[in-house]
Amino acid sequence: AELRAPPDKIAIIGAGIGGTSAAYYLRQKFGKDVKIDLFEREEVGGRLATMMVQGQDYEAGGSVIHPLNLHMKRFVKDLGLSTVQASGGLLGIYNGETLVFEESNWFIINMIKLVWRYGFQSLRMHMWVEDVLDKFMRIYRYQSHDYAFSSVEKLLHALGGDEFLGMLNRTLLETLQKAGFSEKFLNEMIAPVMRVNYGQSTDINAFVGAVSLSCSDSGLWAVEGGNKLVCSGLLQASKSNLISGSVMYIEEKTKTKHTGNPTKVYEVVYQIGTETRSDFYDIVLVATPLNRKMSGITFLNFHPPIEEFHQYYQNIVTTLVKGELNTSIFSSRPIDKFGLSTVLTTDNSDLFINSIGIVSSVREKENPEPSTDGTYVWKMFSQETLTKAQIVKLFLSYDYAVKKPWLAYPRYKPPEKCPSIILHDRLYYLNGIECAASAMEMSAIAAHNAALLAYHRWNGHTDMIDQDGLYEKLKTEL
Ligand SMILES: Cc1cc2nc3c(=O)[nH]c(=O)nc-3n(C[C@H](O)[C@H](O)[C@H](O)COP(=O)(O)OP(=O)(O)OC[C@H]3O[C@@H](n4cnc5c(N)ncnc54)[C@H](O)[C@@H]3O)c2cc1C
Ligand SMILES: CC(C)=CCC/C(C)=C/CC/C(C)=C/CSC[C@H](N)C(=O)O
Repeated sequence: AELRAPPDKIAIIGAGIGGTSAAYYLRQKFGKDVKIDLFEREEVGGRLATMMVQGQDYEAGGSVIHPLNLHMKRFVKDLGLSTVQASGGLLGIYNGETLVFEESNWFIINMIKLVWRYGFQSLRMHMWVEDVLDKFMRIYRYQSHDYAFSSVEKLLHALGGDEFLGMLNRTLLETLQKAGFSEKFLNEMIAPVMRVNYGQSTDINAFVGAVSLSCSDSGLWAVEGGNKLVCSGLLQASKSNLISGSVMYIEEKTKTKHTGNPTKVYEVVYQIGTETRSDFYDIVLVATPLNRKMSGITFLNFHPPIEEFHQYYQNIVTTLVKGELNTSIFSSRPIDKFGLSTVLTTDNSDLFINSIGIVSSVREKENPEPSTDGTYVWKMFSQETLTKAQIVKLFLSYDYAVKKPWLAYPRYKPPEKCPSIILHDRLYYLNGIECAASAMEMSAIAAHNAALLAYHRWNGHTDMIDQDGLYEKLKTEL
């Protein structure tokens, strides 16, 4: 098909994994001449960030990546970064009174323990997740053939039809209950995984539930040096221009360009310190949740098809403590026989943490090493900021604690209606995909999709957008 002259300038708002991967894919599609400005008001990386404990950096936000997250894998390879295995170790589940499940060092013992307590439900759960992932993986094929979708719903429908899309409208609880899983298994095995990963209950939508359960697969990994290195790497590789400022307004205007023709452009008004500046762009991508507390962007002279406060984000606090855990809270066993490196919790309102686990610094290749005094660094997730009294309760002694509060991911409440990707003629929104599931890979998928969508709409390639029957159509193509 014939191509129109490429746009002069593109703006991306937000330099997290979504914004930086969008820069990378926009550069691939539109070529070397388009100027790409990437606005970031805080740090490059966004929700990928590290916190320092006694001279070592630890992941404070997005930390683990699934072995089948192909965009993240590709970025790491293309950028020449190295990977580390996400820390393993033994896991226990605490219900506020006792450990209802404890992993053993022996695979066979674990199998016997699981079958004894839950029958074959653990195996069936893995099969259910695998089935969802199988369909999910179709997106890579569609994107490698350059197909794009104009809504999150159309994208999910293309992966697995009505049934797959329907996962957004059902809770994980009702889906797994219908599939015959027992209350005991749901409370003791599934709920703790939802608490550690999304700080929520099994009332989240079934798709994000499956994404969360996929974190129990083996082979999870992270980027050596910190996951945020992917963002700075993509920014550099895409030859984009970072503007360290906060975008306040986006307004559509008509401008006479060098060709002499009046053209519709977006004026992006931003603040650097106390100074207000503005610039004009042919295409704008918003790569931050459009939520007043998280981005504060106002649209002038047009109303994007999106509610202003459409989605609440969950408060989660990451706390890192270097110290000696008070294992007697969880188990009557002597401290040197405790052996667990992660404790997840069941849904119990008396508990003030969602999870606690030993973590490796971003530089450690192998399992976490204790420091010379024998203590480890522990990571806790909680809904509220932990008080000193709560930390003292959890640790016999500690010498350092750091906390970071997040508006972490959407508060899931199916049925979910995802916000539009197309906010206006040439204005695109990436983070609507988080209403299906929030994860690094989801933002990268949204970024690739938005870059393809912007490219096809710019060139009038309507046949590459929202195609039906893609799975069947591509089955026979290499
Ligand atoms: C505690 C925690 C643990 C997590 N764990 C995992 C995990 O293990 N694995 C996983 O895959 N995912 C995990 N996630 C989710 C994952 O981190 C996010 O889904 C992903 O990082 C979102 O990336 P993003 O680029 O879409 O958004 P963000 O990272 O939020 O990026 C948006 C950027 O836009 C900037 N911005 C906002 N408004 C403006 C403005 N007006 N002007 C300029 N800049 C602006 C922000 O400062 C921010 O940097 C976790 C998240 C949290 C919080
Ligand atoms: C998108 C697909 C198919 C898979 C992504 C799976 C994945 C890695 C999801 C992450 C979910 C999430 C928000 C986890 C937060 S906590 C992570 C970890 N347990 C920690 O302790 O930091």
